[in-house]
Amino acid sequence: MENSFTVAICQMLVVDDKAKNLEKAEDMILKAVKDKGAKLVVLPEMFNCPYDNELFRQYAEELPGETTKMLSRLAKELNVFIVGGSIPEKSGGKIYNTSFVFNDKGENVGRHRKIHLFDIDIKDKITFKESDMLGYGEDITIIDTPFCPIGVAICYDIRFPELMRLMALSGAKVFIIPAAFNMTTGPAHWHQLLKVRALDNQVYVVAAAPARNNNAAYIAYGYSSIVNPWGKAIAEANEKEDIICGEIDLNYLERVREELPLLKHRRTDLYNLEFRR
Ligand SMILES: NC(=O)CCC(=O)C(=O)O
Repeated sequence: MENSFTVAICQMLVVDDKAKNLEKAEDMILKAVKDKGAKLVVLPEMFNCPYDNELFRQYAEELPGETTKMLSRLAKELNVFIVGGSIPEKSGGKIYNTSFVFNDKGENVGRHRKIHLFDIDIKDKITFKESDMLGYGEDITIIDTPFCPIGVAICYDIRFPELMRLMALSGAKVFIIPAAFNMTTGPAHWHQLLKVRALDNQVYVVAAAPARNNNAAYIAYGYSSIVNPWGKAIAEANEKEDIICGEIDLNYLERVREELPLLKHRRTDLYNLEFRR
């Protein structure tokens, strides 16, 4: 296991044209690796498709599809791990919001289908009902990498502390969160959620958002961030397209856990959390 490695987030502008989104993703992944030395590259939620129920079916792919083939090829050519944000995945007649993970040989080593679907109705602000179009994921996703185990969850999933805690208790040291918060909940909750999940679980949180597209039906907030186990944002984008990088230092993570042993101090004689399957 390596004790420190560079992670990059490609905060790309997603447009209503799959080919252009794939071109942009490829270009940014290349830059993240060649210019910034990233060993693990992360893309945003729905990076090949506007975040729009009306478009998910049209953009959806069965596996292997053009998007996953591209991610696999790049991971192999560049010798890096890629967490491919998420895409609309077509499977068994349903569409899922799915993140595919590729290792440095281009092999698909993980898949997370969003577990908690984003069904909200904030009066006069934002209404969205993912469950009208998307199926529910059924698995908690922890992936072994040569760096450390990583937990993958998508956007709204981060609001559920039980899920995050189970990922930490299963050994995940880094939470990768492809996401697309919006202009109502983003300014209100995004930064706090990333920090509190990192603090609670004493992990790195790597949260990848798309750049803000003011022409889109759903306007994403942006502000991709990497937060360390002390709750400090070590890299943060603004609303514009950008590649941000941070060092995941597992020695530092262990130091935080030794000095402030939260995970050891849990009173599991009084309460417990368990996987149901
Ligand atoms: N794509 C999403 O899941 C959006 C989640 C979000 O904005 C939130 O407030 O939660």
